[in-house]
Amino acid sequence: RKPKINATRIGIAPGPFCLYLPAAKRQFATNGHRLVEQGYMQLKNSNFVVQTQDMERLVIAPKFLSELRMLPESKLSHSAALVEKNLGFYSSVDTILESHQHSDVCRVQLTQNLPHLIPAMSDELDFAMSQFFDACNSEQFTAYPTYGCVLRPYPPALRPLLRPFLAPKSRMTGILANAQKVLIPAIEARQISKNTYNDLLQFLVETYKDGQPMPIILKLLVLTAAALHTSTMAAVNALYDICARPEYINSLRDEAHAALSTDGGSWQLSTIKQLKRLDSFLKESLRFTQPDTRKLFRRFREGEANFDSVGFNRKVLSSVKLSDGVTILPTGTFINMAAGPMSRDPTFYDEPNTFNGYRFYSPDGGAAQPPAHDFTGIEPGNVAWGSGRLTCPGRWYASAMNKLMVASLLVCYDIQFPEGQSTRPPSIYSDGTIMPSPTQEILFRERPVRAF
Ligand code: HEM
Repeated sequence: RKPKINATRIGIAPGPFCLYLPAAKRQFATNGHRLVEQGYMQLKNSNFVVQTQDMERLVIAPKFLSELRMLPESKLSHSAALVEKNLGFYSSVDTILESHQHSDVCRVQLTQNLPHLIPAMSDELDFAMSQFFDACNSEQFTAYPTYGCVLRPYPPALRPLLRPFLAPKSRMTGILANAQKVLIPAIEARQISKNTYNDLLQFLVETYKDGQPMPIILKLLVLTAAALHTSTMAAVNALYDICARPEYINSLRDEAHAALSTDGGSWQLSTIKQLKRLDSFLKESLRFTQPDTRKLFRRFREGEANFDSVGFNRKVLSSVKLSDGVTILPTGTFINMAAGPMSRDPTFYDEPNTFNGYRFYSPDGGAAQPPAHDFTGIEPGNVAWGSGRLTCPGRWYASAMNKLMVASLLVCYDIQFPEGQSTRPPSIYSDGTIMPSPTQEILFRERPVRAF
């Protein structure tokens, strides 16, 4: 049964017998980000309700974040919200309800192994760049598409009926069968082998005691969904921001050269840690476009990846009374924070509508800088990585990977938008989500190889 939520509604109400539900959903589909913005501006210190495409959501006022972020999973559940949101039963995302293994291997093994992983990631990146940019030369710029994506084609009510008829590649069973074909032999080999590998599959095999391959495969797929699209979108946005603000390029490139010089020209974790300006630039870029996993797990099912104007997705599993003494969040309520509007609120950031790539950079080398000001840090107003107990456990890996990628591109290539373009392409807004343009091209020109 739908919980009764007592808060101001923004946008069309579903009305008696849900007569206006389709209209409310349509409104959110086309104008969701504006509704969230409107609710936040009008009622910043109060909660408000919006009808999204899938469910009614209570958007919580920022003043309550500190008391909600540390509540246990038994009261406010991120996993339950994701599973319900993403039809976990069909998509197998419900694997995340079994344990926190998927999260723990990121927080512990993946992060601890970063010093060993970076050189391998750098080799992989060199190989990928040589393949992808094969036509690129030092004489002239060559255009490459920055990003591509597929849109989800079927309405929710029809999905169970259509599932058996969808093209095999888009069927979960087909995807799982392919994954099994590739991964079962790899998992079995690793279970008996004495060799250890430094990768997520190995971390999952080592920490999963039961030994059955299927739960490991599902968790690896969930992690792939959580990791790839968030990081890709953050990198695409950063590249757009760099091309739109070429005045940052030399300073970011000089920083990368200086860091590489101290490490003999090869990328190590220590090299990446020196990229303080890039750290700030990536954080500012993320502030301007707030991603979150609410939709990302859908990619696991159907192929969509977006950024959202709301974040901190939780399902209330046991009713919560807020500190104002009157507001009760009933069991079953889906709650969110207004991530996008919060990130541009002058309460949290000076001149929030100005892009300041070095907003979080402290020239004294960062000694005086609070850790919250790092790319992976969580300062008030920032829910881009989530908040509290379930803050993204892959953020140190994501940070290292994106810095490696952006810095390597700047070292190896001159980059710019196509001739005549000086601003970012408009993002795409749909169903409260924000996606960087999937069609924008960027021009690349090889830079002379530098000796370190
Ligand atoms: C720029 C890149 C990324 C962004 C912006 C991002 C953002 C987020 C956000 C907002 C959440 C929800 C946290 C909450 O609501 O408190 C989350 C959860 C999660 N992220 Fe990330 N993420 C990124 C990259 C990654 C990567 C690279 C990995 C894995 C290698 C990863 C693994 C996860 C997992 C496993 C969860 C679920 C945690 C749980 O439910 O316990 N993420 N991420």
